[in-house]
Amino acid sequence: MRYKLSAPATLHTTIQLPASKSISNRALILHALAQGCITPANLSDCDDTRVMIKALDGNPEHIDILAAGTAMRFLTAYLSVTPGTRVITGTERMQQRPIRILVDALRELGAQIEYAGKEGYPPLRITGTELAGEEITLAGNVSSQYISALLMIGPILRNGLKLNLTGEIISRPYINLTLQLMKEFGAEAAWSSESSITVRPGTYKDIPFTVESDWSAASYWYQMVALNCDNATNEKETVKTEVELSGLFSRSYQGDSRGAEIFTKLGVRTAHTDRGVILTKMGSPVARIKEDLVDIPDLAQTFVVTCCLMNIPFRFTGLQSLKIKETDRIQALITELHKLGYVVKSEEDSILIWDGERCEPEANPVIATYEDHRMAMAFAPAAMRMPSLLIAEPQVVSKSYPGYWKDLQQAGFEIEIEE
Ligand SMILES: O=C(O)C1=C[C@@H](OP(=O)(O)O)[C@@H](O)[C@H](O)C1
Ligand SMILES: C=C(OP(=O)(O)O)C(=O)O
Repeated sequence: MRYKLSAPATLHTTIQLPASKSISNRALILHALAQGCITPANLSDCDDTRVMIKALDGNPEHIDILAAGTAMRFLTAYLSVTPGTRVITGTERMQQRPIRILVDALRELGAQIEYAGKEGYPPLRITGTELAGEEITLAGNVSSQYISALLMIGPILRNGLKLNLTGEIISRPYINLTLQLMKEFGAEAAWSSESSITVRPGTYKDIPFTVESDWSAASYWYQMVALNCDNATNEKETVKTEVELSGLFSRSYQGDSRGAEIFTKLGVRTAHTDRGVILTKMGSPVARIKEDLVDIPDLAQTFVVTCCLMNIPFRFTGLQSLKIKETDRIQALITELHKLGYVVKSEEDSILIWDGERCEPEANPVIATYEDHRMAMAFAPAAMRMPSLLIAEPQVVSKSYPGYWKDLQQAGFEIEIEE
């Protein structure tokens, strides 16, 4: 199946964003470790959170987390300290996403984990046992999810846990998000140096907790505002581009809230209200842009697609984790942007560059999505500049934002289904 998209001339809408899957999945693990009775409120209804809820409910022996990286990594640590033997698996792609660094770290703490398929990758057979906390060293430059997974079980280890991280630490705001939520659930955990974290032994509290809206999902609305060529910019016009996103907070612990600051360079103003944010267009965008995205890898597709379509040459660094996400996002971006007439290049598997080079665009491009929700969501706003854009396998958005297409329709997009 594919969707043919036609964008509205002007955007003027209010969107209730989905809840953050990163916060939902942390809150569910912390709630389970607290043996809590107060279920976290406003949990995401996305696939990645549904699989987490299912895995934690009723003690299943076989757990399939589909494509959810957070669920795979967080549950691997959680099951290592939870009595019983279980097999945890996921999609074909999940079976290609590495997990050895986390498994080695847990084994060093005494965990009983076997590879049920290929060494170094899911599926895993895990027998829960009591782990003795101690000091361990692991790579911080592959996925922060390994670190978050270990941190969350830290307080229930006999002696707590000290993690020493080697290499350049990627996705650091996600580690800080974990530490913040752990503190809210009553744990004592903090950075003890630039590259080490100490977690004291203790117990988690059962607390009422409400999940915030998702700043990563917000980025596609920023993108639409940036790309919208609305002509109503003079004072006489009444309808100007304005998108209100509810449930977002300026002091969010979600690292992707930094997207708002980068979007000011692309001509989008953010006004904070007590309900969320209001996005409007402002000034002229920059002529070219350079950003290190190592803290916010999930926004790479958003910025790469936006800048090409706005004709803003770019150099985005810090993208070393993109190759092991839902797909190889470096390659996927290069291939799909080529269809639209943009020659994007990569360097050292961690940098994406566009110097303005163009190629002949395909007459009727169909954007392939590679089972990656963010390919679909980041390319859909391109319909604002490319009439009748086609997005293949649009249902992939359910991984983090099941209501995405409905929200686009609410904003005035027309969607034609082609089988
Ligand atoms: O901890 C989290 O919630 C996440 C961490 C990031 O992964 P990496 O740490 O693997 O970059 C991010 O890409 C993912 O979508 C969510
Ligand atoms: C990388 C992502 O998710 P995960 O690693 O949790 O599967 C994402 O949502 O962009």
